Amino acid sequence: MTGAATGVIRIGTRGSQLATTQAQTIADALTEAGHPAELVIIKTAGDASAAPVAEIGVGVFTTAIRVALHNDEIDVAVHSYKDLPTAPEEGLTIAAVPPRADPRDALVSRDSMVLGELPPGSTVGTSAPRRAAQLRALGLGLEIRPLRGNLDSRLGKVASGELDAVVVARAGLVRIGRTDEVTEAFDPVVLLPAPAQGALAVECRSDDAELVRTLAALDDESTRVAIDAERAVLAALEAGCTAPVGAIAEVVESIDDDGRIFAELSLRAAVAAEDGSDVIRASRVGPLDRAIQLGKDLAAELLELGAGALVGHGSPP
Ligand SMILES: NCc1[nH]cc(CCC(=O)O)c1CC(=O)O
Repeated sequence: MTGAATGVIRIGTRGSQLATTQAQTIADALTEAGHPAELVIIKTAGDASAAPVAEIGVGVFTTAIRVALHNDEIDVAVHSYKDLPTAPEEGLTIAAVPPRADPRDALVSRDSMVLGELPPGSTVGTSAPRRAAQLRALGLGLEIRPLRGNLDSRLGKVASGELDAVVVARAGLVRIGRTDEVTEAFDPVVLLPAPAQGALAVECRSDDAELVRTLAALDDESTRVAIDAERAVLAALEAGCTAPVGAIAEVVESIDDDGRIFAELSLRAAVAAEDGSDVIRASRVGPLDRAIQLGKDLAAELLELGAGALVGHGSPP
């Protein structure tokens, strides 16, 4: 199943500090469980280009890693789950979804100003259409500027004074040990995170049955059902990871008519017009074993409310 002669599990990852840190946590967990593992760095199209992700396309961070997995150059791929296209990849299985980190978006600003303290005209860097659209919709008169590159260079634009603030995934800052630079973590009511933000996907070849079983030990059921629901919204809207779609699901405790406590899945989603002129929101709660259906139902509700026009389907008849 593994690195042929040596028996060491080869884990493929991008070379950024964020990606290697994430992959190393999986390598450590496997090694600790008696399955020695090592990292193999793979260069992806997303690393080679500084163009906005919306221009270079879906899968820029993940395609090259999946090719290496298909070609048996690596045994396991560790992806930021939100970077994966929603379509399943034939021959590959997401064998584990480890416990999720904080899914919220975070503001890093000069002089530690929170969003509401940034004066109109302040420049805020983000390239995610979802973040740009939701920030514009707040009507604060902020100037949204494009932003790409690794986390370090993004944060550097605030430190150098080039931008007043940037918005990035809080989980990324936590993973690279720079949580203390977060000025504000956005409540999802203000800024709904990307589907699967803060979660990892641990993938291997479907026919590698022994490895599928080994990796399953790293799976977190609550995270998996939440991600299933969030990504079902995205898939049903036929929108990709660069679409102005936010979604977050959480396992919550509810009480039935007999006073019995049980777990349910709470799902919220939003679709925003890129210019911030409109945000359509909806939410619902449902059983854990119907996570994907919950996401589909919520997407149907969003489409009924007019979301199609905002994700580029044109207006309904
Ligand atoms: N699109 C790039 C990307 N993919 C995953 C993360 C952060 C970690 C995560 O969300 O799991 C980031 C950076 C960011 O959005 O700021």
